[in-house]
Amino acid sequence: MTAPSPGFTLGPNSYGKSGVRLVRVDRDTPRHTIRDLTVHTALAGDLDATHYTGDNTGVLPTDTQKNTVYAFARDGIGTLEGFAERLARHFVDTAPAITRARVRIEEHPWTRIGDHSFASGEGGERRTAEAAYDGRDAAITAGVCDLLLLNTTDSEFSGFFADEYTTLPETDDRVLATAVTAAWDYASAPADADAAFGAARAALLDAFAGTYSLSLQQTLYALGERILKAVPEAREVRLSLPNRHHYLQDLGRFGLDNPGVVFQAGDLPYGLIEGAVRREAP
Ligand SMILES: O=c1[nH]c(=O)c2[nH]c(=O)[nH]c2[nH]1
Repeated sequence: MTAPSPGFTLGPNSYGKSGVRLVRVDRDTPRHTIRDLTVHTALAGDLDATHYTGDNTGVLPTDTQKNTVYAFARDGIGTLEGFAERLARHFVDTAPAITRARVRIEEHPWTRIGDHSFASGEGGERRTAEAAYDGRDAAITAGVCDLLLLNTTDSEFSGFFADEYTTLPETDDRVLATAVTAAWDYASAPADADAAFGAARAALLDAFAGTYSLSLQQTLYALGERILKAVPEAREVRLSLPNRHHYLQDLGRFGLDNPGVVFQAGDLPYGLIEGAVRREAP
């Protein structure tokens, strides 16, 4: 199908339902469990017609995509990665015009406070998973977002390039805080996705706590490398680390010293350190 006007053409496109909020209660025993997910779907394929002429023959409505998420949850969710993959495969394998599907999920944590009672861990860390399926291969990514970490010491930042606009003092002891977003691609599916996730998360925490940091960039590399070492199936880790600056307050104005005790937690702007760590081909 050609574009209505010569000289123009449709570029890359996808469509889906973002922010499908799904809560599933398992009430098979008196001790209930809940899963609280936000699911995002994105489909692509032979969709020129709807863009050029509004012929929707190939369009699986985003409303149907949302309904499918709820219907698939009826029989259980299982691992986040598995749920994302089941949905992605379904969209491509059943809708004739759809050739690629990407399903991204975040899980919102709840802490048990009783057999059927839970307290929200909202506002902090979420586990994430993504499946991208093209009718042949399913690429699976696992991760975390907004995992808040802080070291009160063992962090320096000095020796940086300075020009006429540089005012930042060098420091040999600072608070290092960040909200980790990390995603790792699997070259092959781990036998137990939950165990692999647990190993990756533990390695990440261990690396953050155990690395004497000369820059957040160095910490980023250490986190990525430790995840790859802990999870043999992981091929690449992408990390996004906002530098949650903590500014030492000058208490001299009040006749007080401040030996690294009182800080202002910074907001905006913040440094954003991003990068990927890859396993090299043997
Ligand atoms: O770890 C850091 N990396 C930087 O690139 C940077 N830049 C900055 O102002 N503070 C920091 N800290």
